[in-house]
Amino acid sequence: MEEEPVTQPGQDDNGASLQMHRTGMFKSNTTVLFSFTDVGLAQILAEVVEEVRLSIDRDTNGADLLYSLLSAPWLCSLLRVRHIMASVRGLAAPSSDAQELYILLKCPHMQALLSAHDSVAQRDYGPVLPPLPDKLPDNEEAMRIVCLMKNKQPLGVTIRKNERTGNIFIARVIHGGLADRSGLLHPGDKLVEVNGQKVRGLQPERVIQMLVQSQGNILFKVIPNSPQPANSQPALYVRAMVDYSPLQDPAIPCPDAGMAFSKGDLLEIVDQRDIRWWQARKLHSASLCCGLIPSTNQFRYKQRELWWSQPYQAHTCIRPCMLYNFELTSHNSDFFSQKLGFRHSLRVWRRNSKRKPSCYSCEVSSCHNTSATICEEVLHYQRHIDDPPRLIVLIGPSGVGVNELRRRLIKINPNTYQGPISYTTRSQKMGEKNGREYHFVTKEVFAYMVVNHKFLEYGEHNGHMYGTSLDSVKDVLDNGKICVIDLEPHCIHSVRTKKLKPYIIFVRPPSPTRMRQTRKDPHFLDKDFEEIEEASRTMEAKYRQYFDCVIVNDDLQDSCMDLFTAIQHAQEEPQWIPASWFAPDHL
Ligand SMILES: Nc1ncnc2c1ncn2[C@@H]1O[C@H](COP(=O)(O)OP(=O)(O)OP(=O)(O)O)[C@@H](O)[C@H]1O
Repeated sequence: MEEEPVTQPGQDDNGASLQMHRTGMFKSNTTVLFSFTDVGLAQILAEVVEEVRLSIDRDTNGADLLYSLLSAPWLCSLLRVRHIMASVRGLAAPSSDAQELYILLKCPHMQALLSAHDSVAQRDYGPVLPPLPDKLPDNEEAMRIVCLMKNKQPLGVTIRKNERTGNIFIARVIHGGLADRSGLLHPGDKLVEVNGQKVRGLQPERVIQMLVQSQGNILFKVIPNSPQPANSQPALYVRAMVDYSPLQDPAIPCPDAGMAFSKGDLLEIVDQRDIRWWQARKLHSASLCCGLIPSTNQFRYKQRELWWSQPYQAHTCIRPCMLYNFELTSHNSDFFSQKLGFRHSLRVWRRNSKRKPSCYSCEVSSCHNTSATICEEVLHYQRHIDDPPRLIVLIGPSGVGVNELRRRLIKINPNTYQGPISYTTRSQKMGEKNGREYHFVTKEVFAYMVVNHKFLEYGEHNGHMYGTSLDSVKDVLDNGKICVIDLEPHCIHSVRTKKLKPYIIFVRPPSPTRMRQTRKDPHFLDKDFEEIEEASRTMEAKYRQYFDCVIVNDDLQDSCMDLFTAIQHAQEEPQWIPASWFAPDHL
């Protein structure tokens, strides 16, 4: 369609001029507006509106429609913005601010934002509420009517009843839920009606039922609570140390609002304002909505309750670890000399000797009762290139192949990976060199090291003591190599330090059937595979919160590759590690 020329007002008689303006605008706003120079657009628009108003007074056909269109605030705003933009563009030497503004407004994301704003602003939102009565009684409480459109997401409010007055209140608004995102319902708001039905005196369960059963829009009438202080605490990131199921927790105020989690899950705690129930969401979860979890206070309280409800048991910080007293055969003797860590040999011995355990050793680490904490604060850590490599710890049930994997890894790249040199009280054999196969020490020196907590793990074997010392591990790390050790899981605490920053890999067996097919070692008995699977399950159930990675040792080549990738990942990619490892006073 052709654009009509626009005449400046005042050139002709008033009526003719306005007529031309109107025609021009309806044909193409943009072109017309860019051609204005002297006269403000707002003034023209005002004149147009006035003209149309006069037409209405004269009962002109269609004029009322035109009037409402031209008086629309959005049109006025739009025209004003365009006018400004046109004048900015038309300036001979615009200021740098004007140029910057022009560039900003031309950005696609800014235009998209303005366009989104316009589409939202043009929409009508229902329901249309009745006008407020002119005279409100002085004692009338301000009432808020909130309409929420139910969708598949949880509404995200819990309610409580004042037993004395029968009033129903919103107890908490769950972060990320429908109510939270509406911004219209707040903790402490008094609920007066739900979908037109009065709720005072009803049981909270009944109100919840009404909410659950309602379809489409839910209309709340609430008396708003005084404004609540905003949640100013930053989010806290934690690793769950226990399994939790709200459905099995009789103390939770609303099981449906609870969030189940398992040991090892990474959680973002979004709200800690309630000292008993925190609001959290799982990291990497698709759901935005938080759930209630017990706070550390609440959890400790539950622990105490549980402790009192249980029959008395003597508690000790030393957890026995089963070591076995065997006769040394030549096969096993060789085994020790392979420097593969003493954990390995003890287990193979058990399988070979078929003897009952007859002695035990103790964990060296401090008394650390993990069951007393619900979670551990974690921070995102990216190892700096100059930081020592993280210690790699392999954990797995006896026979799963931990040592095989470790041995292969070191053999493939001895310049990068190394195991620590263990200490022993046995005598040095021909061809062995002190500090190469083992550090050979006297029983007295060994005992001194035990008393002074020098060992991460130690034990007795065939009358001789063997131990992996912290210093041997540090030696490897200080040489810039990646230290790879295997460890009994109950010794994990002895390596979880700021200095070592261990990355713990659990080696899980494949199914017993697969083990039968892949394990050619004649020492394996058929029942071993079931035992390994069972031991793996028990180990995982107890310690999985400490595992950074799990590798299933099915095909040996693939597992080696997985191990290699996991170690690279540990050293190079950002990881969640305990916040205590950042504390300056920690080891
Ligand atoms: N993926 C695999 N496929 C086939 N054989 C394997 C595999 N992994 C390990 N093996 C073999 O299984 C046997 C036991 O492995 P390994 O000694 O490494 O077990 P371990 O977990 O260290 O347990 P232990 O401490 O009791 O020795 C070895 O003969 C090893 O070669």
